[in-house]
Amino acid sequence: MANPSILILAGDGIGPEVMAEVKKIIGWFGTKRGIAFDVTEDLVGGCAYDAHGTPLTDATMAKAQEVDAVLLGAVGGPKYDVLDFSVKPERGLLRLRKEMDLFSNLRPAQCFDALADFSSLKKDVVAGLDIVIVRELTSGVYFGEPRGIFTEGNERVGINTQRYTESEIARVARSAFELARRRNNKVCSMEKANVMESGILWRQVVQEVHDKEYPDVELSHMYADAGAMQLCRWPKQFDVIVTDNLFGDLLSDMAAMLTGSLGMLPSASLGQPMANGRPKALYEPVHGSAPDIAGQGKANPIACVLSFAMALRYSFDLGDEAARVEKAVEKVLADGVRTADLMGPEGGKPVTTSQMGDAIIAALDASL
Ligand SMILES: NC(=O)C1=CN([C@@H]2O[C@H](COP(=O)(O)OP(=O)(O)OC[C@H]3O[C@@H](n4cnc5c(N)ncnc54)[C@H](O)[C@@H]3O)[C@@H](O)[C@H]2O)C=CC1
Ligand SMILES: CC(C)CC(=O)C(=O)O
Ligand SMILES: [Mg+2]
Repeated sequence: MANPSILILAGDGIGPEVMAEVKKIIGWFGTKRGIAFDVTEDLVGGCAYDAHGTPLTDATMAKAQEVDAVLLGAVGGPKYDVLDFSVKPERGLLRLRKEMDLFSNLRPAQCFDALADFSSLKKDVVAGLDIVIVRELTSGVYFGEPRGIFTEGNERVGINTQRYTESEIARVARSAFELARRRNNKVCSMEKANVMESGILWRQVVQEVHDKEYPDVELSHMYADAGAMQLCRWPKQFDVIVTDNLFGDLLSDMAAMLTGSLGMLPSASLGQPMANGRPKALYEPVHGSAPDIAGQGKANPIACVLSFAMALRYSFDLGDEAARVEKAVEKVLADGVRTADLMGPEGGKPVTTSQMGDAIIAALDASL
């Protein structure tokens, strides 16, 4: 039987730096666990634009559709800010998400014990935190039409459209309820039903799906602005949060800080089941290309490593191996290994991206 296939799209900025550490772990699984993957690599984002004049070629798109899982680093950077939006690096990622139909983006925010003291929130607020934000990923204001910058009279107007169909809301709601059943049976849905029609429909559909199909799950609704406040005030009141594309983007960056750093948050973007029964999937850290630290060996690779752990769990049915990677990360943090983002100004000497990867490999070795 063929090995499971992975397409690596490391992208721009710190993307290739954090992905290099995941490649070490993929190699480790081949040599130490006898679990081999067929890995191919390609370009996405600014590097694809530089090579091909587009942030994602049709050939790369086709490869992404064929593999068992895509691993992505990050896209974008100031060099590309001058480009028309149609060819911006971020557009390559949006195309992948849309054409692979990755409607359910799981963004777990877990505070490792060793980092509970480091968070900018009080220790008792974040210690033991383990929540998942389920972000709708293929619709909403990042995709709605009309969009663009137009001229009206003698001035320009920038337009984006928040648009959600009933079926788009229902399917992401189902994925949140299914996840809740595997966790603590509790979902909070966030929108702005007080000021947006799409929010009113969101609340109605989530409630309908709940009442018809998941009455056993505890469901609450919150306006997303109040939800942001509650997420900072007492995040442990939540378990699964389901929300739209834009609010999910903002709330998950915020949730990252509950865990200590944006460099800690992984994600899995899941679509419909493929022939092998596993969902079509792309795994990526929640963070971006971090141009301010790119090329300096400062990036924290843990978000990317934990995204690979999610791939082991969701795409390769290797839940025990995923837990092995997560425990290795837990161990290195408990041992005090820290990249710069996990240290305050008074902290000691941080490790480099590559040293953090090596420490995780050593912890994996120790797990055998
Ligand atoms: N999925 C993706 O590819 C995403 C791409 N972007 C793009 O990335 C570029 C930069 O965006 P920003 O707003 O600066 O967001 P960013 O997430 O790249 O960085 C925000 C801050 O967090 C820090 N940071 C991020 N990841 C880190 C890591 N692994 N280790 C240590 N520190 C880390 C950065 O140094 C920076 O100070 C933009 O072009 C943006 O569009 C932004 C978010 C997601
Ligand atoms: C397309 C990305 C640049 C948007 C983003 O920030 C994210 O998906 O987290
Ligand atoms: Mg974001």
